[in-house]
Amino acid sequence: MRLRFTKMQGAGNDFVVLDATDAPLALSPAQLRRLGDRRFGVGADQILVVERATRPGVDFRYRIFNGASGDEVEHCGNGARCFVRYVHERGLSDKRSVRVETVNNLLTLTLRDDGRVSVDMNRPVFEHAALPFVADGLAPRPLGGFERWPLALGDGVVVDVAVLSMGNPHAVCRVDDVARAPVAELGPQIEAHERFPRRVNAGFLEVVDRGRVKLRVYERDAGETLACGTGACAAVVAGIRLGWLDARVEVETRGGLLAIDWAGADPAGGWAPVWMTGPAETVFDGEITL
Ligand SMILES: N[C@H](CCC[C@H](N)C(=O)O)C(=O)O
Repeated sequence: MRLRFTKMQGAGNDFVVLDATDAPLALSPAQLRRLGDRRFGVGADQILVVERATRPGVDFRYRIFNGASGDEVEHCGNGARCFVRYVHERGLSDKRSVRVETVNNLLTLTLRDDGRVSVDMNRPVFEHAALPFVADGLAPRPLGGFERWPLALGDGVVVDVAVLSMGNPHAVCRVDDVARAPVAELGPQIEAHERFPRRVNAGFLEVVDRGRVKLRVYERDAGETLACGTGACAAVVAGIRLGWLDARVEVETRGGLLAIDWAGADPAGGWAPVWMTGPAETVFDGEITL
């Protein structure tokens, strides 16, 4: 199969983007892994597939596959920014704001005049079943009206994590110096911890001040990426609920800067949506034979 693709990146989180708006694309996990493979294929953290929407009032369907496993996942924030850049550059839409549906979410993606992209990432979900996270037998460590959960790792290490879903599962721990955090050692242990039956994205958060953080994320099925959009949202939401952060936070990732806004409780009830703003660039177009 000859396949045209576009390579894109958002804050260094990189993607192979495929246009399936004219005809459905049914790629096998092995073909998806080939696209994600940095030696035997194109190389990308995730593969994004653009499809026509399945319901009224929505412009496109947005499917995401982790490049290392070929498994489909629920959400990709950096990918969402690239998604709207892609549909604009390919003339699939002339709207500056598009609404896209994912397996479990509805997002609004907006091209800004300053060249960045803003995404309404929808509302965070704190119910443990949404991740899922199994807290049985754990005593939470409450802080600021939220809680952290002591996760027992190897060699007697216990890490306090805040857990929440942005459509995909996140566990966030605070560190003093993100550059020296043992992400390679602790990331895989948190990602695959038995209390996360569908595994989890592990965020390592350094609070610089109430409006600025540094973040590294060991992503589920991808390892450490240069940036994780849903991870940045999850880290800021956790930091706000734990009392460490204000409503607007600049997130420094190894691949670039993301701006996250979250008002917390929604006056109309429930939680407000999370807004993320950041870069989205096309790197090159190509063809590959799978
Ligand atoms: N590895 C993630 C999906 C990609 C998320 C990340 N690239 C983002 O920008 O949100 C997961 O398995 O949930």
